[in-house]
Parts: sequence; C-alpha cells; structure tokens
Amino acid sequence: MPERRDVADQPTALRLSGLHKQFGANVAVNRVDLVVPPGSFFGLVGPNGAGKTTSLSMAVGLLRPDAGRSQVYGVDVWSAPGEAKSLMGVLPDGLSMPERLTGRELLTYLGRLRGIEAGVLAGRVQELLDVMELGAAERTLVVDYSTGMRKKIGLATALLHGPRLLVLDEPFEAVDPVSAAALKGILNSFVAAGGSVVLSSHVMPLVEQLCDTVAVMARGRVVAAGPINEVRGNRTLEQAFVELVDGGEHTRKGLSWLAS
Ligand SMILES: Nc1ncnc2c1ncn2[C@@H]1O[C@H](COP(=O)(O)OP(=O)(O)OP(=O)(O)O)[C@@H](O)[C@H]1O
Repeated sequence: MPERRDVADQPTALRLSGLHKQFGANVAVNRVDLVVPPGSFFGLVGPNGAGKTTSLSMAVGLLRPDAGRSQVYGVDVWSAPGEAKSLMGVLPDGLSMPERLTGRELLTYLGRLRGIEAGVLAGRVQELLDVMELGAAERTLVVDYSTGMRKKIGLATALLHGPRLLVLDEPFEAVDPVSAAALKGILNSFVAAGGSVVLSSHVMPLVEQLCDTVAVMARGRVVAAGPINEVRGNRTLEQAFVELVDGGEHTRKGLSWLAS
C-alpha cells in the first residue's frame, strides 16, 4: 500500500455551502452544507429521492444550483470550472459517453482531450483496462457493454487524469464481486495516498467497509454527518439509517393481501 501523504495542511476536499435546488414545487436539495475532509473516504447515503444525485451533480458542476456553492480544494466549481474539474474525477449517474468506440479508444480520446501526454496516456489506458478487467473486451464497442462494464469504463474515465478527489454516484451498482474487489483496492490505495473519495450508495455494508465518514440525507436535507462510528453509535449503519430516515415506520408495514 502506498505511503500516506500528510493531508493535515490541505484545504477541505469538498465543501458544499447552502446548496439548494428546486424542481417546480419539489425541493430536491434544501440548503445543504457538507464538508468532506481531505484524505477521507466519504459515503453519502439516503433513501430513494433523498437528493443524493442532485447534490452530487451540483457539487461537480453538472447541474446549476438555485443557491449555494461548491468548492473543491478551495476552488469554486462554478466560477473556476476548469481548475475545479482538473482536481476531480467524476462518475455521474447515467453517464453518457461516445459509445461507438472501444474502451481503449474512449479512454485515449478522453485522455487527449484532457491534455495527457501520449506516452503517459498509453500506459495509463493499458493499466486501467487491465485493472478493470476490460482487456478481454478489446474489440467490443462501449455501446455493446453490459451495465457493469459501463460502470467500470466510467470509473476508468474518472481516474484517467489523476484527480485528487473522486465523486462517484453508485460506483458499485451492477459490478460483479471480482471487479468490485479490484475497485475497492484501487479506491483504498487512492485514499491511502492522500486522495479523497465521495461515493453514494444504498449498500450499507459496503459503506461500512469502505468509508470513514458518512452523511445521511433524507427529504433534501442532511440529517446526520460525521465519522461513521459517531453516526451509527452502537448500531449497524443500516439500523442507524432506518431510524434516522423514518424511525423504522416503513419496516413495520406489510401488504395485507400477501401470503395471508
Ligand atoms: N431533472 C429533474 N426534474 C424534476 N425532478 C427531479 C429531477 N431530478 C431529480 N428530481 C427530483 O428530485 C428529488 C431528488 O432526486 P435525486 O435523484 O437527487 O435523489 P436520490 O437520493 O439520488 O435518489 P435515488 O437513491 O433513488 O437515486 C426527487 O424527488 C426527484 O424526483
């Protein structure tokens, strides 16, 4: 494992301040403040429709907020987008990519757009294809990839330029266990070397396994945030999550007509 760099002097990896977004009458994200410390592995959890994707989309500059700001290592995402984006690797929800390319062509194309020198780029592309186990699909176009393969090539594009912060929306969704283990290894090494990761997930054991810090969102607000041990207390994260989100009300509901 790479040696951990001293991250104490670095500015906050990601700071969301008063971030707000409304779709018509629906307040999707309600004045959210969030601080992701440098060198942390940060999990964003919440039930369906809580506002996670909307928050992350605004955080990385893909969706303009109605109010509030997002800063990456002190750089404002909306006033200095070029600089902020060079610091970030992003796996958005529903990533759209040039699909009539093979994985190698896609990574090479995006690497050139990001100004990576050709020799360096070729090495990185090969390493990413190997580690994501996409080398076997060398001749397959991205349009013909499976869901999990699309997730992996999306992650590869996020890692390509060597960012300091990774923002990943559901990175493990549809990824097989072998690839997931490889991805966990990559992300852990990245954090150990001083990088920061923010990921959203519905899989509580995965968040407990990977993350040192969590935020729980519900109905557009952050209802708990901090070191994972503090947020879950003496419960599992899943128990804490259910209690924080609805006091366990839904878990007691059943269907009167089912198996009665
Ligand atoms: N483009 C949009 N237009 C209108 N409403 C939207 C749009 N995007 C999100 N919403 C609404 O905003 C709210 C938050 O959605 P969001 O996708 O951020 O939640 P989420 O926490 O990521 O959910 P999930 O876990 O199901 O992915 C929901 O009520 C959703 O219907």
